[in-house]
Amino acid sequence: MQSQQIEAREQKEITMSSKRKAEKAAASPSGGAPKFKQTRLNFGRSGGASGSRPQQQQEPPRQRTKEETEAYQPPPPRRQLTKEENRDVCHLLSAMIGRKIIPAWDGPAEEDIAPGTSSVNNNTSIPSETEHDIARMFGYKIRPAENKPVEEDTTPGTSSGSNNNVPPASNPSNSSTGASSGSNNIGLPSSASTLPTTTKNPAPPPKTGTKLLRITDKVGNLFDAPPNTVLIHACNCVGSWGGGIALAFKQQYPKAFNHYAEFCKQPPDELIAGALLIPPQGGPNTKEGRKQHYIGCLFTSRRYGRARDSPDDILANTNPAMKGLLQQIAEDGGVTEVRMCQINSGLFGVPWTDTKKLLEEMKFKEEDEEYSGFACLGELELPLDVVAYSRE
Ligand SMILES: Nc1ncnc2c1ncn2[C@@H]1O[C@H](COP(=O)(O)OP(=O)(O)OC[C@H]2O[C@H](OP(=O)(O)O)[C@H](O)[C@@H]2O)[C@@H](O)[C@H]1O
Repeated sequence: MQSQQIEAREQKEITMSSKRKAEKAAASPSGGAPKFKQTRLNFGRSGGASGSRPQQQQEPPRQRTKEETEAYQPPPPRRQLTKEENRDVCHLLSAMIGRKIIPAWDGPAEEDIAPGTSSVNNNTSIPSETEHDIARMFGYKIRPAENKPVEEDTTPGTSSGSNNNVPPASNPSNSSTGASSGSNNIGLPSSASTLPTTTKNPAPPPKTGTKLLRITDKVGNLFDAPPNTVLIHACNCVGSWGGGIALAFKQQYPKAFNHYAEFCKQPPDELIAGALLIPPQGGPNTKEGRKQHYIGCLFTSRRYGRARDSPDDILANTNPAMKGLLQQIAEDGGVTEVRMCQINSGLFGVPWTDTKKLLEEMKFKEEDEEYSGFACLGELELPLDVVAYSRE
């Protein structure tokens, strides 16, 4: 009897305890569910509208524990494509759509993208809206292809006496910079132009003896140039744009100067007779960025001032430096015009007539074929027109 009473009391306590638990659970906001229950992901469907499923009460987001916060590693930042990868993508897309394309983030893209707006590309068919759409989808734009015949030199095989004195060209790949391409309305070649699938009438490479430059003198301000013009000047190899036109470059293109100064951390003996093509720098809201000028640096003297190289050495360095720069221009594919100051003629003390003669007599030689850029220059109408500015 006593044991029956005890049993009955225990039973009552169990029932009461379950009831209390149930009441407590009902009062809690989560309805008594386990603390970390899996919640259904809401993809924006509203159960109310379709009436198929009642909306579930949303659980407030769980706070991270201290340990979890400490252990949290943010995802690594997205890597930018390298110049080579970028070029590969260009090649791939070019092959897909059968047109030359270049990255679209520099230059007056809209003008170039709009079909039928190319003023110089009258001889080639105009890319269709769909082709532009495909290029645009991947963040690229179609570069108008222009295949002009190569102008033949009247005296093939000859090269100037001064050219024979110059040392072999320094490896221009040393001085290559990051890629960025703008529009190319005069048909300067891009790397994509080497794709056989994309070039309809590939021009032959320039013949040995073909002159590379045709120079016209002009009085005026070098810096008043349209976007995607390359402005060329002579530089020392110690990272100083301290006087003459170089100082004006430093003031107007401070980011380009930083690029040059960084590049000059290499020993002068490695830089001399080479070149550096600096693509347009600065954001669209900066003076420098709005100009969209390329800067072409020719390393014609190791040092400056009294320690500068002799006039003969400066002249001897100018030829390979210019060839190296032309190669970089050809490889980049975004340059539309080539302008220079009367290089070497001021603080470097070399008469302009001497430098001009040397540059005009510079020819495509057999050994230049090792430069991939000169193969690209084969698509150009050679010699390339260059305007040399002297002060107003
Ligand atoms: N706004 C403008 N528009 C158009 N033409 C302009 C002009 N301003 C000047 N010119 C003309 O441009 C020619 C070149 O004369 P520059 O003396 O400048 O250059 P350069 O090639 O002989 O010498 C290079 C070293 O000069 C610097 O000097 P530092 O670092 O101080 O040593 C560098 O860094 C190098 O090292 C002369 O015909 C000037 O009349």
